[in-house]
Amino acid sequence: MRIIRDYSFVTDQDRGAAAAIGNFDGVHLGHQSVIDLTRDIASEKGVPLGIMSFEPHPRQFFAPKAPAFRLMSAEARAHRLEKLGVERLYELPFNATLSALSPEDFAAKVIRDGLALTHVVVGADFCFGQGRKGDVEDLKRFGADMGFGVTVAELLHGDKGEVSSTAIREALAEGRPRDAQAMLGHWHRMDGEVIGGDQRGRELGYPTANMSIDGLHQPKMGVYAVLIDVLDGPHKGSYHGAASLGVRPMFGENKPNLETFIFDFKGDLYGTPISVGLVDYLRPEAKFDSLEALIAQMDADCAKARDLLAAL
Ligand SMILES: Cc1cc2nc3c(=O)[nH]c(=O)nc-3n(C[C@H](O)[C@H](O)[C@H](O)COP(=O)(O)O)c2cc1C
Ligand SMILES: Nc1ncnc2c1ncn2[C@@H]1O[C@H](COP(=O)(O)OP(=O)(O)O)[C@@H](O)[C@H]1O
Repeated sequence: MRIIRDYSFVTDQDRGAAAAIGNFDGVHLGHQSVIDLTRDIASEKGVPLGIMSFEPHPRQFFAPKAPAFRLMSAEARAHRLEKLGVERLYELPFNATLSALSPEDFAAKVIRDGLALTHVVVGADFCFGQGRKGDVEDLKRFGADMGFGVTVAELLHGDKGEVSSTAIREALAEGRPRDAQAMLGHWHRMDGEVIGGDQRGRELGYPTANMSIDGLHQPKMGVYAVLIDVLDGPHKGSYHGAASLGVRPMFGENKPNLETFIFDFKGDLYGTPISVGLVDYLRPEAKFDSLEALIAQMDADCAKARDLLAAL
C-alpha cells in the first residue's frame, strides 16, 4: 500500500484509482462493507483500490481543544486498511485550504485534477466541501459532468442499530467492549510503544507494559481482560493478559495510561510497538488499604481474565 499525503503533484501510478472517501475511524463493519464494494469496482475496472481520508480528522481541525475522540491513530488505521488490501491511501492534510474548497472545487481540484479518480464510493450520509454543503446528489452530478463514477453505499445496520464510530465510542465509554467488537468486526485495539513507568510493577509481581493513550478516545477506566499483539522484535506474537486503563489511584492521581500485564511472559518490551485489544471490562480501578490487598485483587483479575480469554 502506498500512502499519498497530498493531492497535487501526484505521479501517474497513484492516479486513476477507485477510492472510498471518509474518515474510517475504527475501520468498522460499515467501513469494511464500503471498502468491499470499492474493491469490486476497482477490480472490475482494473484500477488500484484506494481510500481517501483526512489527517487530522476534520473534527480535530475545527475543535482542536475538544477531548480526544479518535478510535485509532492514523498509523493504526493505515495498518488496518493495508490488511484489507487497500493499495493507495490518500491521507490528505485537512487544513484551511482544503476545508475552504466548495463542493464543486473539491470535486474538480481533488477528485478530478489532483487524484484523477476513476470512481468514488461514499456512504449515503456523506457530506463534503465547505460547511459540508455538498451531499451525495451533488457528488453524482459532479461525477457525471467531470467524468468520474459515483457509487453510494447503503448505511449498514447491526442488531442494535446503526454501525457508527459514534456508537462504538459510546459502547467503549460505557465499558461494553463486546458491543464495540460486534460493530467493529474486530476487538477495539489501542496501539502504541511500550514506555517506562515507575518500575513498581515488577516489585508487585506484576510487571506491566505501559502505553500512553494521548490523542485516543478513552474507554471506561478500569481493569480489562485483553489480547496483546507484540508487533515487532524478538517477542513478536500474540498473548493474553489483564490491563488497567486509568490513573492508578493506589499511587496518587496520575495521567491516564494503559498498563498491561502479559500472562506467561518474560522479556524486555521497552520501545516495542504493541497492540492491546479490549475484550471484557472486569471492574473499576480502586484504592486498596495495602499493597497486599491490591496484589490479591490483581491475582483475582488475572484468574478471571484467563478464563474469559480461554473461552474465546
Ligand atoms: C490487572 C491489573 C489491575 C490493576 N488494578 C489497579 C487498581 O485497582 N488500582 C490501582 O491503583 N492500580 C491498579 N493497577 C495498576 C498498577 O498499580 C500498576 O500497573 C503498577 O503500579 C505498576 O506501575 P508501573 O508500571 O508504573 O511500575 C492494576 C494493574 C493491573 C495489571
Ligand atoms: N509479563 C510481563 N508483562 C508485561 N511486561 C513485562 C512482563 N515481563 C516483563 N515485562 C517488561 O517489564 C516492563 C515493566 O516492568 P515494570 O516494573 O512494571 O516497569 P515500568 O514501571 O517501567 O512499566 C515492561 O515494559 C516489559 O518490558
